[in-house]
Amino acid sequence: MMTQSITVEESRELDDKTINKIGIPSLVLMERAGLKIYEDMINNKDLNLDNVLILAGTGNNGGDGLVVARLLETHGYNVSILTVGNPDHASHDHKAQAHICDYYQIKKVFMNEKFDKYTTLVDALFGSGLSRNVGGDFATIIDKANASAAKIHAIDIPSGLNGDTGEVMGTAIKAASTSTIAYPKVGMLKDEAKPYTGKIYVDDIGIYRGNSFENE
Ligand SMILES: NC(=O)C1=CN([C@@H]2O[C@H](COP(=O)(O)OP(=O)(O)OC[C@H]3O[C@@H](n4cnc5c(N)ncnc54)[C@H](O)[C@@H]3O)[C@@H](O)[C@H]2O)[C@H](O)CC1
Ligand SMILES: [K+]
Repeated sequence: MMTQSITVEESRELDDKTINKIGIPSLVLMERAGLKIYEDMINNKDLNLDNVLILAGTGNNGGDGLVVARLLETHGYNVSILTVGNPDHASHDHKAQAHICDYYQIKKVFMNEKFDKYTTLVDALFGSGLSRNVGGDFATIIDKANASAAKIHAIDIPSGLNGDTGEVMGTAIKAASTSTIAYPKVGMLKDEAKPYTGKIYVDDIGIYRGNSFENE
């Protein structure tokens, strides 16, 4: 169990080192992340997966969410996707995952969607890429998610939470649980972050401080 925590900047540096120096392709990391998040969810007895909605941004956090959508779909769960932001501006890996979701014809819904018919929402809006206060459609979706009857499972960092300080950047997802990638981000472990992170799962996807799990 990796109990250490890292800053958002270090998290992005470790991603970059793993991909560009060690050579594990980013899509491989995204598939591993998606599989771990899916497993966290199906093993979390507090989550009712009868009807799941993925709230996806257009970066790689959203890409993780699309992998989860496909894994839920291929295992017979009811799952839909709400993408926030312009898909034309999506990251390379996000586009690759959106193409796969299109193959499976996973249902797409839009900004006017009502959330109360869903039992679980997956927060894949943004993670380590959060760079400013949340506004516009993202704030609308976050507030609607928090107001719904559904439980929320967040990917990497609850969207809107500053991963370094634990502060809310305008508004933030209040998750029942969070699957964080590689290591918890320092801000997530602060007392004031607890209402936003909920129960934290730490997912080992092959990204390490040193060059191996042991040598952290
Ligand atoms: N890099 C990897 O190989 C892996 C990354 N993982 C996951 O990817 C995210 C980080 O992805 P990234 O694309 O860098 O950023 P985000 O998806 O967090 O953000 C997307 C995008 O959102 C924009 N943005 C930032 N702040 C705001 C805001 N306040 N309002 C609106 N839009 C905003 C900005 O343009 C960002 O680029 C990481 O968290 C992991 O979930 C994989 O899990 C592992 C491999
Ligand atoms: K998130």
